[in-house]
Amino acid sequence: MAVPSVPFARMNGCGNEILVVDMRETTARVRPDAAIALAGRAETHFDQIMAIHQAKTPGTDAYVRIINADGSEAEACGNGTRCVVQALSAETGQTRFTFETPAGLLLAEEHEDGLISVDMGKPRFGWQDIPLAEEFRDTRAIELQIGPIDAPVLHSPSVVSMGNPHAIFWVKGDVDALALDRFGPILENHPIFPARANISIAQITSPTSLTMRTWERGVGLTRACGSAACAAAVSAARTRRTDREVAVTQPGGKLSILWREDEHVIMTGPAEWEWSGMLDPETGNFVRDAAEGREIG
Ligand SMILES: N[C@H](CCC[C@H](N)C(=O)O)C(=O)O
Repeated sequence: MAVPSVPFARMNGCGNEILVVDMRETTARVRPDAAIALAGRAETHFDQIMAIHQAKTPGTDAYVRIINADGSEAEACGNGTRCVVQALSAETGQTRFTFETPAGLLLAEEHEDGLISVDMGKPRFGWQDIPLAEEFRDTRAIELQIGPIDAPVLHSPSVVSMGNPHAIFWVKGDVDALALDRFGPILENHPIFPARANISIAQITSPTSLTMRTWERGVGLTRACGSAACAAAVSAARTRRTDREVAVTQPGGKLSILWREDEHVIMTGPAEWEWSGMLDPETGNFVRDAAEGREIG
């Protein structure tokens, strides 16, 4: 049996369950089978693995791969990025980071109060960018509905790419009243989304706030999703439902989202360390550290 060989930390960002895996000392990768095995155990159950690799490009601090609970890869993970920042700043004291991901560069900063901001880049609204399977000129509301044809339960979502694909359905009432566990899988895998999609329902609560829940692509229901919070805030501002700075409430906590005039989306929120250990990236075998140390390195 392979020996657990790389350090990891179990963390969360607003309740989004994250494993930060330190792959800087190895050329191996976290295998999809290892991810699925880790996701299947209660102790290590996670929404995303953030695998930190040696930087590939000068001027960047690390190369980060994002792996969903089903072993698939995601282009963005806001909550996980804050966890990576906290793990690395605890190790070195550095507070500003530039990460490279398969989807591009991410700039992040830890503030004095411990909150962390991530520049999630610019949203993309073109139907090919999201991507959608067919042309929609206006992605503020696309033709898509679920439920009885004459009385749909959810319809006309705003769609946007935050690096990864998102659909936001606007609802008038309580987001907890809808069976997202039932509609989520159908919408995630709907043929209109050739790369699947993260599915959220959002209720506007004021010109500066909204409440939402997310069914994540490759994961399922989560307690929070940073890129979905950005997607909802941007879509709310774009459809004149809110201002460009929005407080987003999810089951696991609050994020503040600012859609700057230069189009960049800045997400600010907490990250929390839970425990650490060693794992084998090939199999997912792991051991917990006996003493609860703070660093992952
Ligand atoms: N939890 C993440 C998003 C994961 C998105 C992933 N499920 C995908 O396949 O795009 C976040 O905080 O942004």
